[in-house]
Amino acid sequence: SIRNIAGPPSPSWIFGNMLQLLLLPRYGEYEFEWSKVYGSVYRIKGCLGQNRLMVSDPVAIQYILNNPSFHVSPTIQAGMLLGVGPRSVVLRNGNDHRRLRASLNPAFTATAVRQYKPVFVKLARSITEQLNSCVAPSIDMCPLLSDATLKSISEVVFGCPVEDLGADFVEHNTRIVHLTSSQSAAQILFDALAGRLPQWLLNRLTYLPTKTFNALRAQLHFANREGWRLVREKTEAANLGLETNGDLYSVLLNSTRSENSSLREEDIVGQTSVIMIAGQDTTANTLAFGLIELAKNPQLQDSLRAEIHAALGTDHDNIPYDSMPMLNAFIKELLRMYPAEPLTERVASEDVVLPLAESIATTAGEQMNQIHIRKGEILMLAIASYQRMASRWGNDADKFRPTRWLDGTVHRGEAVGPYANLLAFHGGARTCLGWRFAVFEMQVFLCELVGRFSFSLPMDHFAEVRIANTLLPTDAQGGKRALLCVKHIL
Ligand code: HEM
Repeated sequence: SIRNIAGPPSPSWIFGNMLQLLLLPRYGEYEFEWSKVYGSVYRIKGCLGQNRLMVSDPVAIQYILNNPSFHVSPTIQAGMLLGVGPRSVVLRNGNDHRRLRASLNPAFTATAVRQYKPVFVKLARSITEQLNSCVAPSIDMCPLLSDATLKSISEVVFGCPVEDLGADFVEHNTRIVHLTSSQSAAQILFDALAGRLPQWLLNRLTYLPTKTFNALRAQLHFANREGWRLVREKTEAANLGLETNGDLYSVLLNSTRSENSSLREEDIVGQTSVIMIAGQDTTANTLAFGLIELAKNPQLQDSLRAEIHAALGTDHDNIPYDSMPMLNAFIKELLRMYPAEPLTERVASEDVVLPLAESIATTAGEQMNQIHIRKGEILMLAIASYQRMASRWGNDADKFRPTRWLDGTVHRGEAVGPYANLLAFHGGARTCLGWRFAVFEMQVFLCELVGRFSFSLPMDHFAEVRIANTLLPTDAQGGKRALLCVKHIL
């Protein structure tokens, strides 16, 4: 089994390969090399001598994501229980999860998402206003983007300006974003030790009054408080026959009134925290990486801007977002090179035979086209490595080159993931619910920002890609930052 599969040497018994994987200033420095040497399935060492399987093979990843025998790890479950609550979609399983997804889905279809356009446009323009009033030679785009994506969730999902959610809730949200952007060796070791405890004990541990646990607990408290307030106010408005503003919660509440609906008010309230966390910095950081890439490559920036100006030329209010080849190739390339969750882990809850697209060699030189996974073994889904496979994305897969989506370089095979064969939104039963929301929001924000401003790198430019729960753009000190010179052009 896993022990007989080849993999890189481990530099330490305590940390195994985990620091090389999770604590480098540049994400993937080792991982992307390992996948070239050992292929799409190889063994690494976790903390305290544990064996883990790194998997970027698309057939194996699909199998894992679709198979209920693989669970998220107990530490992640305990963290989610604390921060997003037991009623959130991420913690539901089996039929209950399917029922909730089916009820939430109508608010995330392509048609539903199109209706959120006025809010996306308004918020994109508010970034323009802030950039116009900025006199500094360079500006950190991260807070501006993060603020705008938070506001879009508040307006589109909850139907109210973010200020109405209460200063304490918004302040805590900022703290959570900050806390989840940090990573340390102690944290990696703590997760490994905690992962050996039974789930019930882990859940109890989260009652300890640490800074992180307190912040997560408070976040969930505020989310529940605000979620119930919104539901009460919307129900009262509906009873008075007042029109709602088409926000996602109103649409969902409306559907609870239909006779055969299985959606309940507590189901809706239970999504408040998860939607805020899942939809804010995932999208904001992807956009920040996009602006950095454009600043690095003026030619690419010019060609994207030319397409945007041509589209604006016809009708400012009806930009044909889906018919803009360069814009969409750019977004696909962003999600390919900077998947918000580049690495995730799953634990086998029973013995499973894992199928592979390509056979691998054992340390004894035997070829295997399937792997016997034992109950309790940990698999790391190497999403970012899959998205750099030369066989899928071309020999220059390590390079940011959006035109690969237009010139036939990208391999068009079986569908993996919901969008462009990418796994940035994962796939299977727990595919990102908000992927269409995110893609449309990015289309609108990019058209506004790249159409109106040119972006360049400051003289003392230093941008890296670090992992801390999600991928972050960072400065020389490892802080989350996307410092750019911004010039108004339109
Ligand atoms: C670029 C932006 C985004 C990326 C890359 C992204 C990625 C992901 C990924 C990888 C997952 C699966 C997590 C796991 O199972 O470990 C996920 C789940 C989820 N995402 Fe997103 N996401 C993005 C934006 C959004 C937005 C804007 C929303 C909502 C407005 C959203 C809502 C959700 C929800 C509710 C889930 C949980 C689904 C379930 O467990 O059934 N996401 N997302």
